[in-house]
Amino acid sequence: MIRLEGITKQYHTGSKQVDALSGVDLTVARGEIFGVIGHSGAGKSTLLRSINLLERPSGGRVFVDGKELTALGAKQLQSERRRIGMIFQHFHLLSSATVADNIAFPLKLVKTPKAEIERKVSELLSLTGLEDHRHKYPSQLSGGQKQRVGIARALANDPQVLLCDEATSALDPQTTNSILNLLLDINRRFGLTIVLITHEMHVIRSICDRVAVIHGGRLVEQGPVTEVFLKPQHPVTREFIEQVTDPVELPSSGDEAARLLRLTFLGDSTYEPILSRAVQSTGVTFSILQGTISKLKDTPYGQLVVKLEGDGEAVKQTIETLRANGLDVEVL
Ligand SMILES: Nc1ncnc2c1ncn2[C@@H]1O[C@H](COP(=O)(O)OP(=O)(O)OP(=O)(O)O)[C@@H](O)[C@H]1O
Repeated sequence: MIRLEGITKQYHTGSKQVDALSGVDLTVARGEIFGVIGHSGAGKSTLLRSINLLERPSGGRVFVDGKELTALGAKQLQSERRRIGMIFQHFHLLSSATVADNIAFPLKLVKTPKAEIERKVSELLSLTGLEDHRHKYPSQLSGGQKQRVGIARALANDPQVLLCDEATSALDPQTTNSILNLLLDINRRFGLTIVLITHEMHVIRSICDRVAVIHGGRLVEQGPVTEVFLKPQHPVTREFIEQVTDPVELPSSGDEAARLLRLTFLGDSTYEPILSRAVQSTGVTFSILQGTISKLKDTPYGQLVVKLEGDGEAVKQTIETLRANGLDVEVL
């Protein structure tokens, strides 16, 4: 659905050049929720805004739904952009217009007939749970309600893609979750492709299918959230994951460390007594040093750090049994 090829972006301020993006290649499949996570200044906004050419890349090509946007003239680009909705951290609503008029705005721009605007606005108010706020002004709304207006407005022209620029960063945790659930609901109902940028791992873990980690204008890691979250490769990815997990204090003795394991359960195996069955057959004992059971979007997962005690052969056999039962076993 979206393909970025070799995207670069340089900004020039005075005699200084900033390489905001360097050789970014990215593919987002139709209907998926793709997250880009990175620290402040990493290049997230520049990357997101490159997709609809709000920020024109210095080099590289952008394709959306098979069309190369970077090759289009101004008029064609304007029409293709209507198929790409966008929402913002600070909402960008028209303060002098009511909720209904804010949502109607993009429809009026393309001269939609009045009756059709009425119908569409009512549908979007209902979809975003704003029916009771139709005649209010943005100043009379909470942050979460303002973002709902932003989402309704972004959907007015039935886009195929929704770009979310730190859409929940100005919201409290509970409101963040309600907005994330709304995005997930829209994605599922309409098959809308969503690309979001964030600095919060919680956002990625809650709704994204795949994730890319951006650092210094480069994508340093990308893949399915389950893979990147459970097996992070890059130090920056690990930092982000520590936002939502506790780092483990490992005992330092070399002898003990040889029997420390990190076990990862994914999907149905999360709820099965695989560890206790494995030690029953080998006579090895175990103590749990750390444990988590949670969900990555809809996929349950568990991670345990355990210390195994027993003779070398029995420990080895236990590890083999755990692996044979589908667990990922990392010897720490
Ligand atoms: N218009 C501009 N002129 C000059 N430099 C810019 C401009 N916009 C962004 N930059 C620089 O490009 C780099 C990437 O900025 P960008 O806004 O994409 O990062 P970000 O990851 O979105 O950061 P944040 O989370 O703080 O918004 C930064 O070094 C930033 O200072």
